[in-house]
Amino acid sequence: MSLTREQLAQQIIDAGRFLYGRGWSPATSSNYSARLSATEALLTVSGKHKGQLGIDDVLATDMSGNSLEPGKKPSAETLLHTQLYNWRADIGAVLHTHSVNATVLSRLLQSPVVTFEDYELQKAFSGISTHESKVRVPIFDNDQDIERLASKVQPWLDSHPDCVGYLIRGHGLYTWGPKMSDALRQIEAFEFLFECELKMRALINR
Ligand SMILES: CSC[C@@H](O)[C@@H](O)C(=O)COP(=O)(O)O
Ligand SMILES: [Zn+2]
Repeated sequence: MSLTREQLAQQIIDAGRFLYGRGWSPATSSNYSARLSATEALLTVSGKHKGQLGIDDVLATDMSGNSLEPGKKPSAETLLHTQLYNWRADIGAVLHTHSVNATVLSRLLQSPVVTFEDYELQKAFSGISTHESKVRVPIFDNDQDIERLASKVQPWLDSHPDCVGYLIRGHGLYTWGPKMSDALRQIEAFEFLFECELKMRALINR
């Protein structure tokens, strides 16, 4: 049974409180969304503190990222959400966060991809059933031109239909899932892996 707009808005508000509480969505950073229907998404408005979202701090957009609610300004990164809903029909929620570990790891690595392997926690990602699998996470250079950034992301998505998330260098993480709870689980798993990688690299380089 599909959820109402009010229920999806409440999930977005609750996600913001949780992610802000964990330190992964500081200040007005981050944006969150849920699929309303095949043709519409519910997104956070731009510039709000994500730990203090209210019921009016979300708006509906079409799947091209156009606001359907005049007077409300959609997230500056709306296109990165609608791109994902257009990419895969099974995606029901998208979360973007700005954690310290995502920011530091993506700046530390010069490579275009970070690969996680031999971590049991990889199994928290959809489609992964063993630590022996490789989870490849692309790192795209940051860009204030979101349309141009989306055009860099699209070829990766097209050639990696099982992609579970991506990093934007010095900026943050995007991940998703069929439900908000799936996207939240993947955020937690990514944060665990980012922290492990940073600790491993610090110890190896001592
Ligand atoms: C506080 S700077 C972060 C923004 O530039 C952006 O990256 C972000 O995540 C939030 O933008 P928003 O327009 O509120 O959705
Ligand atoms: Zn951002």
